[in-house]
Amino acid sequence: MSQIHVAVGVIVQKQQVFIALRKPEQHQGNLWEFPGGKVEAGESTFQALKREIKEELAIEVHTAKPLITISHDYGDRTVLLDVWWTDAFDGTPIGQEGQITQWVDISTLHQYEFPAANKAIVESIQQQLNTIQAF
Ligand SMILES: Nc1nc2c([nH]c(=O)n2[C@H]2C[C@H](O)[C@@H](COP(=O)(O)OP(=O)(O)OP(=O)(O)O)O2)c(=O)[nH]1
Ligand SMILES: [Mg+2]
Repeated sequence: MSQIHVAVGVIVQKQQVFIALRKPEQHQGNLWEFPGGKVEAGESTFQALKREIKEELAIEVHTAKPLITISHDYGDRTVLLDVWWTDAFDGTPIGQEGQITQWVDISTLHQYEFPAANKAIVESIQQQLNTIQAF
């Protein structure tokens, strides 16, 4: 079965990260996500990230750095999540598709229900925060 390549953005401001609730009818619906979406043919992952974040939140990502890549088999589909960390963006994120969104403290991320593939993302975000704070 083919893998669905997804560009995912961990949008950080101070010690908070922006999350959105997936719609009930979406794959992995009613679970929280880091905004993003499918990489289209002919697009780089970073281009896809910028496009998806603009479409979903109306902010402009300037730079981002790769955080972690996760391949996960949900049974009905396999996803390759290409996760990027960004704190360099213009604008205030506002859901453009009627999705519920919020800024949450990174230290409380484990309290939210995410798709199974996201466990490794949450761990990686907390590690990254610890690394930054060590300086
Ligand atoms: N955006 C995002 N997708 C995730 C996360 N975790 C996770 O397993 N996924 C999965 C769910 C979906 O199968 C896939 C993302 O596809 P999607 O349906 O949101 O893609 P899209 O934004 O292009 O949406 P659509 O227009 O096709 O509905 O990745 C996450 O944190 N963020
Ligand atoms: Mg999406």
